[in-house]
Amino acid sequence: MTVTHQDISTTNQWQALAAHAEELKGTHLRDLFGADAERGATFTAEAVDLYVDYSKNLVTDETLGLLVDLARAAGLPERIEAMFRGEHINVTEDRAVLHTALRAPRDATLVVDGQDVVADVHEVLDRMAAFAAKVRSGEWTGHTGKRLTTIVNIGIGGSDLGPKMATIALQPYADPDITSIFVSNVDGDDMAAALKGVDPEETLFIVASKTFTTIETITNAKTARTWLLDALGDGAAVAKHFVAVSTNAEKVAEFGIDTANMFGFWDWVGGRYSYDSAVGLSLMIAVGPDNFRAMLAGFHAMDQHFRTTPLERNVPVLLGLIGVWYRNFQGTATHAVLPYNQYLSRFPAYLQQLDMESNGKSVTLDGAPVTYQTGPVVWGEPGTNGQHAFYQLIHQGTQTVPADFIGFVHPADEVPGHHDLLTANLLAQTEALAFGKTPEEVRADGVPEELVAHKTFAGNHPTTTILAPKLTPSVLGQLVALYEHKVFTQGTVWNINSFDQWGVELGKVLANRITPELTADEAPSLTHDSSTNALIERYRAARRESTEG
Ligand SMILES: O=P(O)(O)OC[C@H]1O[C@](O)(CO)[C@@H](O)[C@@H]1O
Repeated sequence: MTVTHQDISTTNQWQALAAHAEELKGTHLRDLFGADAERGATFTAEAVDLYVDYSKNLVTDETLGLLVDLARAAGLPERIEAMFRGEHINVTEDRAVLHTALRAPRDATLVVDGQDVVADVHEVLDRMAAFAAKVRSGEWTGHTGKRLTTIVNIGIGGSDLGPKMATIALQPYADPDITSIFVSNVDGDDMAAALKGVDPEETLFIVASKTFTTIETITNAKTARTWLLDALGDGAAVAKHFVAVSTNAEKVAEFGIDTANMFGFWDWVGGRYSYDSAVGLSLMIAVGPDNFRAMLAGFHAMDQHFRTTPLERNVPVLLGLIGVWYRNFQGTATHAVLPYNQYLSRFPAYLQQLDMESNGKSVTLDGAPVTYQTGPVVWGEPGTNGQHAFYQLIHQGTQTVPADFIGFVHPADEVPGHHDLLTANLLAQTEALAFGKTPEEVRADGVPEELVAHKTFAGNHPTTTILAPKLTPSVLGQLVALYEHKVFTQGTVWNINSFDQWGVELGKVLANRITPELTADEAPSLTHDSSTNALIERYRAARRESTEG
C-alpha cells in the first residue's frame, strides 16, 4: 500500500508554528504567568480521573491553536477513526492496529477482516480469568500436587516490560501469597538469580512471546524447562508448570507446550501495546481477574476520551502536540517522565519502549526520509530519588528537558508524614523549574557576589503535571492509554509508522551470525570490520584461557 502525503514541514501550518516560535523567543514562563492570572486554572484539562495542568509549558493560546491546526493538517481526526475502525494503518506489515479492542466492553462489536475481534478478545479474557482463578485458589496445582505460588513470566520487550511494570504498580492489589518474577535478559545471570531459592514444585512458568521465535525468550524458556525437569524428573510436569502466551500456536506446540494451555492474541496487537491482552496473564494471576478488568475499563475510558473529545480539549492530543512543539520548534531532544510514586518505578522504562520503538523512525509512511526530528529520548525515575541525582541538569544545565510530573492525591499506604511531603516535593520542583530564582533574589538572600551566578536558577523549564486520585487499576489503565495515544498523535503528525520496529532486526541477524563464531572450536575466519573481528578474537582467547586454566 502506497501512502503519499505532503511533507508536513512544508505546510503553512508548520511554517506558522516556526514563525510563532521566533516571536515567542525570549518569553519566560514568568511573563506568561504574569500576563494571565488565571493561567494555572485555565491551561488545564481533565480526562476521566486525570487532571492535567499544562500551564507550566512554554505555550500560549495561539501556540495551542496553531498546533491543533497542524494536527488537522496531518489528518489526525481521520487517523484516529481509521485506527479505531481497524483499518490497516500499520502499512509496512499490512496490519490493523487494534489495541483499543483489547479493552472494548463485552457488548461492543468490531468486525475486522470478517471477524468480530471484540468477541475473540472476551473469549480469551474469560479463559485467562478461569485459569487465573484456579491458580489463585489452588485448584490448579503443580505436578506433585502443590499449589503454584511463584509465577515466572519469561518474555522480553513488550512481553515483559508491560506486565512487569503493571505488576509492580498494582502490588497493593496483589495476592500476598503469590510471588511474581520476570525473566527477560538472555544473560543467564538473570535466570539464575530469579530461580535462586525458588521451589520447582510450586512454580508456574508463563512463556510470553508474540512471535514465539524471540531468541532470548526461547533460550530462557528452554533453560527453565531443563531446571524444572531436572528437579521433578518427569516430562509430564511441563503440562502443569508451563503455559504460553502467543499468536503462534505452531511454535508453541513445537516447543512442547500443549496449545490447550496457550492464551492467544492477534497480529493486530503490537508487542509494546499488548500487556492488556493475554500478555498480562501473570498480572491477572497476581491481582485477580476483577482488578484486571477494572484496569481494562480505565484503558477504555481513556480510549473513549481520545476518540470523542475535540482536539482542543483532548488530553493525549494536547500532550502529543506540546511534545511536537518542543521537539520540532524548540529543539529539545529528550523527554523526562517523573512519577512521584514508588509503585511506578518501572513506568519510565515501559514508556521508553512504547515511545522510542514506536516513534524512533526516520522515514515517512511512504518511505521518504523525514526532514524534521521525530521521537525524543524518553527517560525518567521516580521522584524524589531523581531530585538527588539528575534534576541538577534539568535546573541548571544547558538544555531544555520537558518533563511530565505524575502525582497522586492518595497513596496506597498512608504512612504518617510521607505523602504530603512527597507531593510538596513534586509541586516545589515544577515551581522551581518554571520560575527559577533571579540573581536579585539570590543577592537578597545575602549570597556573596562570586556565588550569585552559581546559585541563580534561570527557570523557564517546562513541565506538565498529571494529578490522579490514587494509583488504582483503573487509573493505571488510564495513564497507559494516555501515553499510547500521545505517541499515536505524534506519529501521525510526523507521518511515520508508529507500529513497526524494523530497526531491531539488523542486530538480531548479526547476533545469530556472531554466536557460532564465539563458540566454534576452530578459529573462524572473520569477515567483520576490524573492530568487531578484534573483539571476537579477544573474547574467544579469554574464554579459552579461563576454561583451560
Ligand atoms: O513478544 P515477542 O515476539 O517475543 O517480541 C518481543 C519484543 O521484541 C521486539 O519485536 C523487538 O525485537 C519488540 O517489539 C517485542 O515487544
